Amino acid sequence: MFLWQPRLLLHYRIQQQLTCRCVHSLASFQQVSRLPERKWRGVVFPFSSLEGHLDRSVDRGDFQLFHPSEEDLQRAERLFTPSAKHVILYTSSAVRMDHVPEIQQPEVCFIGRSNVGKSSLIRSLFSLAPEVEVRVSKTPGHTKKMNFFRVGQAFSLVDMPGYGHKAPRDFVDMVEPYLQARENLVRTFLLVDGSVGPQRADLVAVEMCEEFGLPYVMVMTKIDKVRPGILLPHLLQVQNLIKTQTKYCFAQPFLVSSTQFSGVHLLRCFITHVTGNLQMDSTTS
Ligand SMILES: Nc1nc2c(ncn2[C@@H]2O[C@H](COP(=O)(O)OP(=O)(O)OP(=O)(O)O)[C@@H](O)[C@H]2O)c(=O)[nH]1
Ligand SMILES: [Mg+2]
Repeated sequence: MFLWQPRLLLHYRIQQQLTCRCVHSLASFQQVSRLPERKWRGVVFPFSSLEGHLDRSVDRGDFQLFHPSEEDLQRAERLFTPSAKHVILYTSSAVRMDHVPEIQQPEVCFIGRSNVGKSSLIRSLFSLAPEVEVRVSKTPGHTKKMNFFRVGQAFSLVDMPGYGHKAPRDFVDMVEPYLQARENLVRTFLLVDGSVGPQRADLVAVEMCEEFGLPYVMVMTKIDKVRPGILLPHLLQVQNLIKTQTKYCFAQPFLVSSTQFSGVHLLRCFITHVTGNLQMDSTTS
């Protein structure tokens, strides 16, 4: 027994290291808000870091329509923090509409080209619940099913297979029927890769959302990968697209980096708001 104890301890430590997914220091708004003001504003409101590079003629209003207070951001953080009474978990996967779970709560879903960063963004949204497993991969076409997650009794969230790479059939067969028929779907998040800007397949997705009359939001991902000089023209392209070709898209494009947590706290707060879980102080939408 005596001989085994150190080995057991070692085994236990190795197991712990394998199972423990540590929470990133920037994952929590509470932690981020302790940073110097300029730094935390840059993480929470990524547009603030770009603003200085913008031409004076560009209207900044559209980029800051949803501008929650610190209290709102803290409220949203509580919703994304699990507890014994508020469980956050993966519930099920579906490949057909008759397999999707019946849920009364509001639902949000994430769509976009394969590899744009949908699963990574969902993983970072759920980073305060590290036991929730969201699989990501650098190989496009990784997510093959509609994956459902539940956030307590508040709302559910769906990670979708991507379009544009090897998986057009999956998208047509499962995602389009879902988007058309899902009654509790309150907002669709259409992700566009910020490092390359909107592509042909993204324009097709915009047309589809318009045709279905879906309330949706455009989110630019991977903003850590490019300099402001590259990101800004892509952002302006998206803003122009929203202004000139959409009726159902929210006027403000969101900016996120799942690796640096930029824009993730703001998006948590927006999701909290659109699912009816935020009594707002000073926000508009
Ligand atoms: N630098 C950087 N890389 C990112 C970011 N988000 C995702 N990635 C990388 O992009 C690749 C694809 O990420 P996923 O989250 O699996 O993309 P997806 O949209 O879910 O892809 P499919 O499931 O194939 O449709 C992975 O290698 C990620 O690490 C980001 O914000 N910054
Ligand atoms: Mg995925």
